[in-house]
Amino acid sequence: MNLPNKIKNICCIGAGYVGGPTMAVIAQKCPEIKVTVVDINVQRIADWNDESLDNLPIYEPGLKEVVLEARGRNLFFSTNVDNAINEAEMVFISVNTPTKKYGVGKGMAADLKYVELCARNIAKVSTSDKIVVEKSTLPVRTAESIKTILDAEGKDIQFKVLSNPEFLAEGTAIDDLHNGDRVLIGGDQDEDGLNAIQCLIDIYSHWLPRERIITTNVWSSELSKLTANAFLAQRVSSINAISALCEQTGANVDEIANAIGADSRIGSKFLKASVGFGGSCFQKDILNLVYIARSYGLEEVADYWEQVIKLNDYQKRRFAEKIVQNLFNTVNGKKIAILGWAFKKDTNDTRESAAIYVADYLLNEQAELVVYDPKVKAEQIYADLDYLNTRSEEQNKHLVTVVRDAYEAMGDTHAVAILTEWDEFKSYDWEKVYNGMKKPAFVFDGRNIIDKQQIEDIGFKSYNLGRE
Ligand SMILES: NC(=O)c1ccc[n+]([C@@H]2O[C@H](COP(=O)([O-])OP(=O)(O)OC[C@H]3O[C@@H](n4cnc5c(N)ncnc54)[C@H](O)[C@@H]3O)[C@@H](O)[C@H]2O)c1
Ligand SMILES: O=c1ccn([C@@H]2O[C@H](COP(=O)(O)OP(=O)(O)O[C@H]3O[C@H](CO)[C@@H](O)[C@H](O)[C@H]3O)[C@@H](O)[C@H]2O)c(=O)[nH]1
Repeated sequence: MNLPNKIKNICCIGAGYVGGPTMAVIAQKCPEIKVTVVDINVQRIADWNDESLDNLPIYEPGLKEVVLEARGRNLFFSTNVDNAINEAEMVFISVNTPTKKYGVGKGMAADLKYVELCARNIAKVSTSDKIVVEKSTLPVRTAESIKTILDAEGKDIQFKVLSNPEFLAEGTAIDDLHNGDRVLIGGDQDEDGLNAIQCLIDIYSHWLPRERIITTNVWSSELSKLTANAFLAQRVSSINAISALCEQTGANVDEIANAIGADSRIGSKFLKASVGFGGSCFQKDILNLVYIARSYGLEEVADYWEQVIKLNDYQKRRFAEKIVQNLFNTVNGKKIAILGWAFKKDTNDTRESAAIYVADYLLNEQAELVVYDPKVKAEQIYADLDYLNTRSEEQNKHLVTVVRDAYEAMGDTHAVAILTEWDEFKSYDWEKVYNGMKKPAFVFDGRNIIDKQQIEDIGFKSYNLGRE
């Protein structure tokens, strides 16, 4: 392959939750490399370029500061996709890979149309050799298809495909990127492959110790990403399963998490019982893993991992049912405050958030909802509900109010449901909230963040996950 010793120009296709922060950090840490992030979404690029850093399309602690440092110096956001690809020696594909909504594999397989379009575009516009990096989460063996598409133009240029899955979690993306447990690079083990791997190692070595950069063959790297998410989600479903048993037996799930997490073989992280995991990754990636296993005829393997999703659906439904049961088996016409709409704290992302499903359940029971989230916009909340197609847009508008003040949300309600673990919820004046609510006043804590004793002393009736 004909590439300079050191990469000088990077293009990233996809300016989303991964492409934006990841490239901002690469640009910050490698000031001698020009990094251009491109997207077909004109508004998204305009938002990345907005003078006011408060209008960035993604809310992520610490992101503003990184963008401020690098943007305009060696970090650029552009809609000129073809130009940025052609200028670069290394092209990251960081586009969305959602669950397929049509045809074969509907509801299970990853939809690779955006990735394929990128590969075709790279093949079409390139006039020099390039390293193409899979940053998106992809089914194992996708690199084979990408390589076939890249080579099909029959030009006299070479492409090398690497797999470099991203492990950042939203809400902690910048910290994860600055100080990640590991970076994974998969590539061919031939001379060109090893050289390409080295080019990417050189980039990450600007700030990460070499021992944290793991290299493997391409297929291990692709499959490691799906496996990591499956293991993480499995832990959440495991503790959520135990939370249901705790409620029947007098055990306390937080005490159990603490007790089992102290065993270093188990570890203390990812044992927080919740209303259910959300986010754009866990469900999509496990469904994809299940689909892949079934496509190889591995039914038992597929069933095993599918159970993680089923348990998560059960947990969301169980939480919503508890609300209705506790409110004397009817929420018809009752006003309920929803605190938190994002799928976790410190992000404005609502994809697959448990809040959407709990809200939908309560709306089916004819409740009236008042929603407050510190970072999610009202349009997004309505769009999430409308997307489910359970009722008309007019009905959603009629039954759901979105407010910018938490006390306003909770005023005159029968119950408060906490669905995201935003820190600010812990410091509210719960006595004041209680005084403004209908009685009996209920708190349903889907994140176990409020001190149960404290609010019961105020007079609330409360339901927590995983305890009597
Ligand atoms: N969100 C996360 O926390 C996270 C973490 C690790 C890995 N991932 C994976 O990274 C990938 C991207 O996820 P995301 O959350 O950033 O998605 P996203 O939807 O936020 O961003 C993807 C972007 O790609 C753009 N795009 C799509 N097709 C394009 C094309 N042909 N040309 C140019 N731009 C195009 C879209 O307009 C969009 O802005 C997915 O495979 C996901 O599974 C996500
Ligand atoms: O103990 C826990 C931990 C998490 N969650 C929930 O699980 C979901 C996912 O949380 P988290 O994994 O922190 O956020 P994501 O941004 O979805 O990150 C996951 O998905 C990314 C996309 O693939 C990966 O890169 C990350 O490594 C992986 O953690 C959220 O709803 C959390 O509230 C719990 O309920 N209990």
